[in-house]
Amino acid sequence: MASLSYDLTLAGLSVGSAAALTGIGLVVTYRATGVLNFAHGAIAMVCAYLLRQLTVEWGVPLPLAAAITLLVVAPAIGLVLERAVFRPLAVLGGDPAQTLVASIGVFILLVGGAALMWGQGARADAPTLVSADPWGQLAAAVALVLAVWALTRFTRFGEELRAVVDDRRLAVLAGIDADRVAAAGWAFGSFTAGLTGVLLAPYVRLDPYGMPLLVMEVMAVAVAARMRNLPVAVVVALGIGVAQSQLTRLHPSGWREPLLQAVGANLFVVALLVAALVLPGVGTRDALPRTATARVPTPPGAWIVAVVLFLLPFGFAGSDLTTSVQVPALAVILLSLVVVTGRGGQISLGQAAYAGLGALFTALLTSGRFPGLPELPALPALAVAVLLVAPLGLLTGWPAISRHGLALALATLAVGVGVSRFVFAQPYATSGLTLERPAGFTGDRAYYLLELALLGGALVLVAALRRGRTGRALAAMRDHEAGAAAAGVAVRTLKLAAFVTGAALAALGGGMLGMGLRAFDPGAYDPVRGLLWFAAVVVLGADSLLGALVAAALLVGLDAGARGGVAAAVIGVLAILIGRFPGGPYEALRAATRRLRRRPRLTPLGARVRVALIPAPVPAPAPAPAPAPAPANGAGRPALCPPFPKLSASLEQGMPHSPSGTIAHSGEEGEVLVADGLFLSYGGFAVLRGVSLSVVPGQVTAVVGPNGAGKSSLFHCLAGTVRPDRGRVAFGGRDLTRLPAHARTRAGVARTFQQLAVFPTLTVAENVRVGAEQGRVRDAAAVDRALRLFDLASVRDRPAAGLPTGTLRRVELARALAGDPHVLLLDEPAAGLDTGEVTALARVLRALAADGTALLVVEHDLDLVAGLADTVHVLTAGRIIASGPADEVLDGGAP
Ligand SMILES: Nc1ncnc2c1ncn2[C@@H]1O[C@H](COP(=O)(O)OP(=O)(O)OP(=O)(O)O)[C@@H](O)[C@H]1O
Repeated sequence: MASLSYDLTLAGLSVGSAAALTGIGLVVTYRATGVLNFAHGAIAMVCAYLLRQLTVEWGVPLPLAAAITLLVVAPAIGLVLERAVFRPLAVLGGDPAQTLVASIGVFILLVGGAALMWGQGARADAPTLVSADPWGQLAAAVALVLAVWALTRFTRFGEELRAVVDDRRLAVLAGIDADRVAAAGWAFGSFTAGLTGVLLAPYVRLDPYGMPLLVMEVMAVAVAARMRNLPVAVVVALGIGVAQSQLTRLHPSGWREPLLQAVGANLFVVALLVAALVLPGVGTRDALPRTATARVPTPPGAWIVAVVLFLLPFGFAGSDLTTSVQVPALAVILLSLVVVTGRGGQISLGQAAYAGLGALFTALLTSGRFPGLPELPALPALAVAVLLVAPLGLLTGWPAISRHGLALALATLAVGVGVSRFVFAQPYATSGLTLERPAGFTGDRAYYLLELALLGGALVLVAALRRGRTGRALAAMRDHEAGAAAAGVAVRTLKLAAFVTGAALAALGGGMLGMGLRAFDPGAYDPVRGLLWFAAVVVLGADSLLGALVAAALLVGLDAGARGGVAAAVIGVLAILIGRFPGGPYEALRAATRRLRRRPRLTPLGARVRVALIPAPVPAPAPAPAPAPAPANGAGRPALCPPFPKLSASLEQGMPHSPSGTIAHSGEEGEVLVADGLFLSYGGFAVLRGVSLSVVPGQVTAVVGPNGAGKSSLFHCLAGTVRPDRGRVAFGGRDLTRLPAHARTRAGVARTFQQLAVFPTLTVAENVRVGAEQGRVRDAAAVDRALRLFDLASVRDRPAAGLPTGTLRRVELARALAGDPHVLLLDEPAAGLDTGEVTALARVLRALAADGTALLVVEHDLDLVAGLADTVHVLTAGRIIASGPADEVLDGGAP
C-alpha cells in the first residue's frame, strides 16, 4: 500500500512539475509584458509536434532535435510574437482588451496551422525526452524557479524587469529598454511552453486541439499565484498533481464513484474554476477593443447578397447540402455572442458550453433519458432544452457582475472547460447519443428550410434587442458601465439578462447543429471552438448581425472547402491584426478598396485647379433647429419648454442670482439629500471621518478642499458607487445608503463624472435618450428639451465619439437632466472646459438651482464656486472644517 502511495505521489509530482513549468512561464511573461498568454498551450503543442517531426519523421538525433526545438525554435516563436504582434499593440496604446483578443488569435492560428500541417488526428509516437521518473522533471521545474529568482534578484536585467513590472512608463522614462525586457519575457515564456509540450507529449494525446486545452487548464496555477508569486505557482501545481493521482486510490460506492473519478481526472479544471470564480479577479478593468464594437454601416445591398447566399444551398445536393446545414445553426450560436459580446460588451469564451448543453439536452429529451421529463418529439424537445439552458447562463452572467476584461475571460473560459469536462466528457454523453430531426424535416433540404426559419426568428429577436430602450441600455453598459448605472441602467440585471438570452440562443443553435449532424458530438462543442467563435464574432464586427452570418458561412465554408484548420488560421490572423484596424475590419477593407480605386494623382497645379472648380460642400442644415439655440459661449438664450419653466424664465431674464440662496422659488417644497456622519476607509486608512452635510433644493452646495481631502470619496458615497463603512445617506427621509447607483438615479439623485462618462458609439440624442428612458421620470419629450437647453440640437445625430470635451460635458449634463432629477451631483463639472464654456455652464447651473433642483458641486475652480455656490463646505483630511455662505467661507481664507 505504502509503495502504491509512493508511486502515485511520484506520478503526481511528474504531472505537477509539467504544470509548474507552465505556471512559471505564464507568470514570467505576464510580469514582463502584462499579457496573459492564452497561446501558451498552443506553443507547447507546436513544439511537441516539431520535436516529433524532427526525430520520428526526419531522423534527427533526440538531443539535437530537443536543442533545436527548445533553445532555438521556442524562444524564436516568443520573439516573433513579441515583435510582430504584441509590440505594435503596445505602441498603439497597449489596450489590454486588444492584447487579449490578439493572444486568443495566436492560439487559434497555431491550432489551425498545426491541424493543417499535421492533420487533426492524435499522435501516440511523440518521443520521450525525460524518462517517466518524475525527479528529472521536478528538478527542471525547481531549477527554473531558482534561475528566475537569481536572475531577477542579482542581475541588472532583473532590476530592469522589476522596474518595468512596477510601472512600464516610469521605467521607460528612466531609460530602460522596456521592449528588450518584454522580448526576453516572451522568449523565456515560449521556452517554458516548449518544455511543457515536449515533456507532456508522450503521456497525453498529442493533437492540435486537446493538448493546448490541457495546458490552458493549468492556467489555474498562475491565477492562484495571482500572476506574480512563482513559489506559490510551483507549490500549487505540485499539490494538485499529487492530489489528482492520490484521488485515484479512492473508490466510494454508488453515485459518488463517477463524480470522484471525474473530479480526480480534472483537478486542474476544478482549480481553474475555483481560481477564476472564487478568488478575486486578476488583471485590469477593461472592456472589448473599441474596434470590435465600432459602428459598422452595413454596405448597401449587403443584406440582399446575404439572403441570396443563404438561399444557394437549396440548389446543392449530397455532401455540400449536408455541410450547408451547419451554417444557419452556427449563425444562431454566433448571434448569441452578438447579444452578449457585441451589444452587452461582455467577454464570453464559454459560449460553446451552452451550445453543447442545448444539443445534449435535446438528445436526452428526445430519447426519454432526461431525468424527470418524458420523451418528447424533436421540436418540443429543442424548445424545452432552450428553456432549461437559459437560466444556466447565470453560470457566466454571475461572475460578469463583478469581473471585467481578463478576469471575465478566465471565468467564462473556466465555465466552458468545466462543462466540457464534467458534462460532455461523461459516459452518458459520449456513448453515441443520437439526435432525431423533427418529423417532416428529416431530409437535408427540408431541414435547411426549417433552420432558416429559426435563424430568421433569432435575427428578429437580436435586432429587437439591438434597438429600442433595451438596445440603448445594453450599448450604454458596453460603452461605459459606470456611466450607464449613473443614467439609471440596472447594470447587474441587464448583464444577467444578456447572458441568459445568450445562453438560450446558443442552446437553440447548438440543438440545431446537433440535429443537423444527427448526433451529439462533444467535439463540436469543445472549449477551443468557443474561443474560435468568440474571435470570429469580434473580428467580423461583434455588434453586427451580418457579421455573425458572414462568420458562420466563413467558418463552415473554409473548413469544408479545404483541410480542417483553414478557418481557424484565417480568423486567428484577423484576430492578431484587430488592433491595427482603427475603424474595424470593414473600414480597413473599404479604405483598401478606395486606395485601389483612387483616381490618377493630380499634379499640385491640377489639384489647385480642382479645388478652385469644385465648390466646398455646404454643411447640411440641422435636422430640428431649436427656435433660439444658445451657443456654447452663452451669448444666446435657449427657448425652453416644461418641465423647465422656471429655468427657462431665469435664463430669459439674465439670471439674477443671490449667493445666499434667497431666490423666491428655491424649492421649499422639495426634498433634501442628507449625508449623516459618513465614515469611509480604504485598507485601514480613514478617508472620511464623520462627514455630514445637506444638499438643499434651489441651492448650489459646493465641496472644496485640497487634493486627497476625500471630496471624490464623499461624492462616491452620495452617488452610490462606494458604500460608506458607517453613516447614512438619505433623500427626502428615504434611506439610500444601501441603494446601488442606478437606483439612486431612479430615486431622483443623478450625477455626472469627473472623467467623461458618455457612450461613444451612441449618437448625442441616444446618449440623452438613455437618461430619459432610465431616469426618475420616463419622458420621451425630455430628450428634445435637454438637447435644446444645452445647445446640442445641431449635433444630435452625431456619434459621441470624437466630439470635443466641452460638447461631451454638455451631453453628460443633458443625459443627467433628461431623467428629471431632484438632485444633481456634479464632480468637477468645469474640468477641461474653456472660459466661455465655464461661463455658459455656470449660467445653466444657476438656472437649474433657480428651477428648484438641488445641486452639489465638487470643484477645484474656486472662481466658479465663488460665483455659483450658495453654501460651501471645506473638507480637509476627511473632515468638514468650515461651512457657510460662499462669500464668507471663501473670503475667510479657505484653500
Ligand atoms: N480606491 C481607493 N483605494 C485606496 N485609497 C483610495 C482610493 N480612492 C481614494 N483613495 C485615497 O483616499 C484619499 C482621498 O481621496 P479622494 O479622491 O476622495 O480625494 P479628493 O479630495 O477627491 O482628491 P482630488 O482632489 O485629488 O481628486 C486619498 O489619499 C486617496 O489616495
